[in-house]
Amino acid sequence: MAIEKRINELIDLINYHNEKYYNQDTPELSDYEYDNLMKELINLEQENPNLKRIDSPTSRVGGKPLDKFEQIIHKIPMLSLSNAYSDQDLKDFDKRVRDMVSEEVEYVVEFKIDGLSVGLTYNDGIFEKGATRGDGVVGEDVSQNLMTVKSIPLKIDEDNEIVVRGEVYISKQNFKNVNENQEELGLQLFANPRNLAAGSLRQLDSKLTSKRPLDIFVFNLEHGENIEFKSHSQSLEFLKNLGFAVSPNYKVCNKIEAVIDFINYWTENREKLDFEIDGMVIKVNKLSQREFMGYTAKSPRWAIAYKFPAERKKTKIIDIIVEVGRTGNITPTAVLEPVRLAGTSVSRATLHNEDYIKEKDIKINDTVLVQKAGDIIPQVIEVIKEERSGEEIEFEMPKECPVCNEPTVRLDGEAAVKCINMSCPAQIRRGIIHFVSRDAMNIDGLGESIITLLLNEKIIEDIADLYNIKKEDVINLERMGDKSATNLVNSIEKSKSNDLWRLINGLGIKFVGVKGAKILASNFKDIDEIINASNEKLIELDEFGETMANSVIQFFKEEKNINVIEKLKNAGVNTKVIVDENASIPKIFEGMKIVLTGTLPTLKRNDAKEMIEARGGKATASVSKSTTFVLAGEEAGSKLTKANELGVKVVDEDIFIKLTNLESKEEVQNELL
Ligand SMILES: NC(=O)c1ccc[n+]([C@@H]2O[C@H](COP(=O)([O-])OP(=O)(O)OC[C@H]3O[C@@H](n4cnc5c(N)ncnc54)[C@H](O)[C@@H]3O)[C@@H](O)[C@H]2O)c1
Ligand SMILES: [Zn+2]
Repeated sequence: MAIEKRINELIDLINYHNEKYYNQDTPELSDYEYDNLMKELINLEQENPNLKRIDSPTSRVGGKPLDKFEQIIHKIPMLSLSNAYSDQDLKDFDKRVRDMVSEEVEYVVEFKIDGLSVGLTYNDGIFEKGATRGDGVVGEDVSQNLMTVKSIPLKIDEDNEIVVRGEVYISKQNFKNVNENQEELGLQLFANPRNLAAGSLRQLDSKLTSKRPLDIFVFNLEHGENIEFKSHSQSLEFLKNLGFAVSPNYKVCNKIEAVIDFINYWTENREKLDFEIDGMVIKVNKLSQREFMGYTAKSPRWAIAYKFPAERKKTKIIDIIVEVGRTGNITPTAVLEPVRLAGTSVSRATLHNEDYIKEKDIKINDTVLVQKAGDIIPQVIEVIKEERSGEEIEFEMPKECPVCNEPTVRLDGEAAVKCINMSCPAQIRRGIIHFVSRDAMNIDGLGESIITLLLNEKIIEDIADLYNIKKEDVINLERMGDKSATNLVNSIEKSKSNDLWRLINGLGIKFVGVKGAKILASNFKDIDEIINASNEKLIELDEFGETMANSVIQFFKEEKNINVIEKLKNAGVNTKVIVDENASIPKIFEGMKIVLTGTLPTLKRNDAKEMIEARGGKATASVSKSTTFVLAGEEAGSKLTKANELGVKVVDEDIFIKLTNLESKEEVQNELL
């Protein structure tokens, strides 16, 4: 019983940290601590196989692909790697390999580049698409963004289909430049190069990505139609010749001792590289041996990642300060007597939240052990209690927001103390950026820099003030001409008649994204009904849990939030459902799997996808026997070929639109015959 409870708890913890790490790009644990949780879970599951849950994170890779991107099913699953932390771990790996293949083994040792994993597909020598790893099976389509990465060749001299895997990263120098620029603009700094690379690549606007100097190192040929090699190192040379930036300085070693020497060399010298590595990857070189060894659900058996140990040092906490983040979370930070760690001077360390401070019993003036795990902001590991002098001061989280002085709250089940005042200047800027974004009110011409100007000039103070902006207010702002001022005012005006879900999403209620907003809109029809909804009613909604319901209730409890909504109403912003997508559209594509491919004459890809989903269908990424039909436009490529091979029905845009106007599933099926 106790074991089962611990297993469940570990799963919750790991899922929580996965979300932070993969989706929000704001990790709270060092990799070492995270991996320890994972190790504990793996051990418990091995000892108690009957208790292993099917949804255990030990058999899954990475995070969930985000809905905001089109999804791509990987031709070759993009797996993870198992970890080694010591020479002994490496020797154990070596023994496993040799026992299994029972012949001579050669290893390739490569840098473990600390960035974001992507798969790139080329057809007929042209870059066709690129995806993030996602959950290993389904990734996010970030092709447009990848095209802005200069070290990715858009054309190669190879006609066969090839898929390569690599790591998108940002160099240390470029990371420094971007952060300097952020600082000048008064914007939030990025915690580390990995976060910056991940955040930049997963932007909806590829113009933004193009402004971030991303690079790639390619480290594997995942698939090559009609191309065969004997060894991994041969395939790397092949990729180099095609013009790919192959991960440099890799070495072929025969003995595990040579592997360890090479790793030790780079443990000492990695600071000299202009990019971050968080370890070294050891791979069996011979491809036939790889094939023989195979994979676990999560990683290949023929490779292992050696992670560099985190450097730790002793220092003193001079003070504890708090900062208000983007979502109102108030984060405590330790101000340290500066120490040198992993090549940089460290004078701050995150304390995460109230519980962390309590758990570790951290006080001002304490002597502590700090660690910088290469890829993460410095952390306080533990207090050295023997060195306490009696001058330590207990720290308490502020009862009021340090920026706006409104009372802070700590919601049930959450670790963060936060400011939930919608008019808090620290959050307002971020809130407005979210409000105007494409999936919310979709107001063109209001970039981050203009929003900052509008706030600085006191033209606006909250989201509702946007609707009072007149052309003469903005025409003289920096980088604003007559034309863009007119466009801006028009686009604000246009947004007044947006459907209700856009407004709800725009309010930025925690845990309520596009999907949650649509559920609220179609069930309540009017913002006033949502404001008055009871907790019970909210929890009853499909796909609404306690956390979401609580968050909605908390949000509308705030008088300031209600006032902003009143202001929006008075400005003429629509607060009622216009098209109740769920109710009025018959579910004529229910249970159907529909594949989109090529460029359609008038419909945008996303629109077509929405039309399919609104009718109960599923837009899927790849053609198989269970595909109902393929909607194909120009340059449809390999999916069209596959559909023809499998005898799957193919329709063009005209027929598709005709289908969408039918009344029942039977009519659709007849039409498809
Ligand atoms: N701190 C946290 O809260 C937290 C949360 C989740 C995951 N993590 C960290 O992430 C790790 C799991 O993430 P993961 O699944 O990405 O595994 P991983 O980072 O341990 O290793 C796999 C990744 O290494 C990359 N890589 C870089 N260079 C490579 C090379 N030369 N060859 C092959 N692969 C190379 C690949 O992109 C691959 O996806 C955990 O071990 C943990 O350390 C941390
Ligand atoms: Zn505040």
